[in-house]
Amino acid sequence: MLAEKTKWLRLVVDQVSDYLFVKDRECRFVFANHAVAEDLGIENASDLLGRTDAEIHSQQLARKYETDELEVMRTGVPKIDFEEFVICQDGRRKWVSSSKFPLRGEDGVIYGLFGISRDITARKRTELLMSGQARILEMIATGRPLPQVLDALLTMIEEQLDGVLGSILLLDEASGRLLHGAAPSLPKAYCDQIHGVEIGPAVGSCGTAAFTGKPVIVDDITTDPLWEPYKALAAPFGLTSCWSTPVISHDRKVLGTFAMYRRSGRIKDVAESQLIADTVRLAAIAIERTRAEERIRFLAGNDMLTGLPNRRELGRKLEALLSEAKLSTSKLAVVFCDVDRFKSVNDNFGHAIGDMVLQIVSERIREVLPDDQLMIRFGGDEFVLVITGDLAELEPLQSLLARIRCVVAEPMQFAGQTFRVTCSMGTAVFPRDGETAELLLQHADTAMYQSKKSGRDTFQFYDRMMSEGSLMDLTLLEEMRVGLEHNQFFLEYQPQFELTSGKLTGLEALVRWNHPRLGRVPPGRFIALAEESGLIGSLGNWVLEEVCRQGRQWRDNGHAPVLLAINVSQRQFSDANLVERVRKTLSANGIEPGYLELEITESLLAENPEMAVARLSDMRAMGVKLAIDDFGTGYSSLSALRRLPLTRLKIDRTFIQNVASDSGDQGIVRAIVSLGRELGLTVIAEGVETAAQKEFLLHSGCECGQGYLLGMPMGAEEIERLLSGGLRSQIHEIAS
Ligand SMILES: Nc1nc2c(ncn2[C@@H]2O[C@H](COP(=O)(O)O[C@H]3[C@@H](O)[C@H](n4cnc5c(=O)[nH]c(N)nc54)O[C@@H]3COP(=O)(O)O)[C@@H](O)[C@H]2O)c(=O)[nH]1
Repeated sequence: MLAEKTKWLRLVVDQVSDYLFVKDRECRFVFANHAVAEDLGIENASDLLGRTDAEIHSQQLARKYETDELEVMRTGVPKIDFEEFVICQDGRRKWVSSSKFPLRGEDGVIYGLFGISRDITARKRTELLMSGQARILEMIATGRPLPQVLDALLTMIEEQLDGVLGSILLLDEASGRLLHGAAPSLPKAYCDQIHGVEIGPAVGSCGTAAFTGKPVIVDDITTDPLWEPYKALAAPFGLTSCWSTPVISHDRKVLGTFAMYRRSGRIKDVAESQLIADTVRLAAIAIERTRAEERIRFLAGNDMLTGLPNRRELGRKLEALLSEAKLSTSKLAVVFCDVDRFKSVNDNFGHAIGDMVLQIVSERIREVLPDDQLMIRFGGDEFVLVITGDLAELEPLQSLLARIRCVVAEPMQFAGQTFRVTCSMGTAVFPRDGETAELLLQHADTAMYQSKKSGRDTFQFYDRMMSEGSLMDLTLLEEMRVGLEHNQFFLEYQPQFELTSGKLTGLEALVRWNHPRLGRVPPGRFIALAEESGLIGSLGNWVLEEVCRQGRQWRDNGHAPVLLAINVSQRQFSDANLVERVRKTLSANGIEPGYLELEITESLLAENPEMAVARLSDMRAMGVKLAIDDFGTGYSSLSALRRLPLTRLKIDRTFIQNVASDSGDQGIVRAIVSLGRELGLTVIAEGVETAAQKEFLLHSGCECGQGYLLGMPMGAEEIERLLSGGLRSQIHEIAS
């Protein structure tokens, strides 16, 4: 009966999943249920009887159990619900909540203890994971270095998963290689060997996972084909399996891999997949945060568009290079480089294209510049180069600048369009042109400005005279602004005549400046400056309005309408609002568009033919007349001219100057006249000063003329007299 009871009792306790055990005073098993035996890899629980923990577990673990249990038996006080762990036979760590009670006989003597332990691994893991994650997140938030964070992350994983050796590799996107990130428990020699491995479709677990963006599970490195070329690397370190999971960024880019290596066979554990997911998420946060910080640091000192050091860096770097140059008594050159007419690229093609142009320009310059030379994006379309060593000597420096000029000017293509930009450069050399960074920059800028003034697409070396000139220019510019506000500008009108009949065909408006101190300043002195500074916009608007106002007044005074010609500069022409402004001004003054002629130069057409055709077509559609000024000085091809809706060609006065005697000029003038005829355009000669010139023009078939012989530029009142016929006879006399 007792045997029967014992059998039933045995069946019951073996069904219980908690550990149930009894030990004697020497901590030897007297009883253990099946759950205890199973986790220890012992088939029959009775085989445990008589054994101590020291015979089953590691010394350290056995000592811990023994200490606790002896304490319970010595004091007679039970130890209830405390946490400890067991290492199972398959290597798993099992967390248990244990209670150990003294076993007292009826005589009150303690004969041993009874223990019961409940599996709390899942809860414990969650707790450990949460506190571990909080610790890692705190490390990330407080900006601890990435290797430290990743190390801590892997240590946390290794504590959770016994037998696992963690590794994090970082993907270098540019090279497609995996670099060492952290691996606190893997042998350094192994890490060194896999550092820099190129990712691919069959490159072990990590190289493949990074390449495919998918987890790769290799349970047996020795037989898996992915490891065939690499298994010899793992063998000396006893690594037998490797599970690798890609670390993915928030925008689905592979940042690296998280791998779990083992040295012995593994048991699948459901908790692992959650742990892996949490680990790669934390690793991604840490890596992304670090990269974002690196990027912020980079951007603080570098320009985002070109990647070049930015203006903030210039002062520090230039000072350092200057100190070196002073110590070694070597030369140093500061080069200011500015893209010509960049504003019109932006205005006409948009900022996206403008950005691309700047990127290409900076790449081209960087390519011809040796690596040890400094290039800075100074801002907008300006770059500063600091050239040191032998390259700062005159000849090598000149050939470097010539090379830069050439590479920048090479055509570039976007979206089926071909662009060509040029740059203007100015150079100041230490010590000749200045001994401080500030002065060298200032003088290089002055020299660059001089390059612009001398026609752009060139380079100039600083000359002391330039500073004086630019100081004067700055003063003049400011005075021009004031002059515009204080009505110091006025217009003169130069008549244009039909050469055969002497009939007045038009009036060219020419702006004049009555400077309070300098007297009359010629436009040749201030138009280029106004153009360079952008002030031409306001000045040009004023001219347009004044011409229309005056034209209206003449008509109101009873004169027949006359063609009014105005000069339109490059910058004005690039203004997208020009067409609308012209339309409004004409309409406000009641002038028909056919009585306004815009004179534009050939160079303006060559610069940006697409924009020129579009803008001219809009003007022409409105009815405004269009003349090419200074014709013959540019390179307009016949085919280019055909595309333009022009009405008149104005032969440049340099061809007229010697036309009476120079057969070369005669040939050119005849060619222009027949070209005009071919294109159906009126031809007018400017700068007609002598009767002989006029005679030649008449015989060549040139219809119209303008020049001192025919009529000087004159004020509105004089023109009124001309329109009334008072001056007419005088002019006609000279003209005929
Ligand atoms: N964008 C604007 N440019 C303008 C405006 N007003 C003038 N200008 C340009 O300035 C340049 C110099 O002009 P200016 O000193 O007025 O000279 C003009 C005439 O006086 C001069 N001219 C006329 N006849 C003769 C001559 O027989 N001989 C001789 N040596 N010079 C002569 O030519 C100038 C007009 O040239 P053009 O415009 O090419 O017809 C000049 O480039 C002007 O265009 C303005 O409002 N806006």
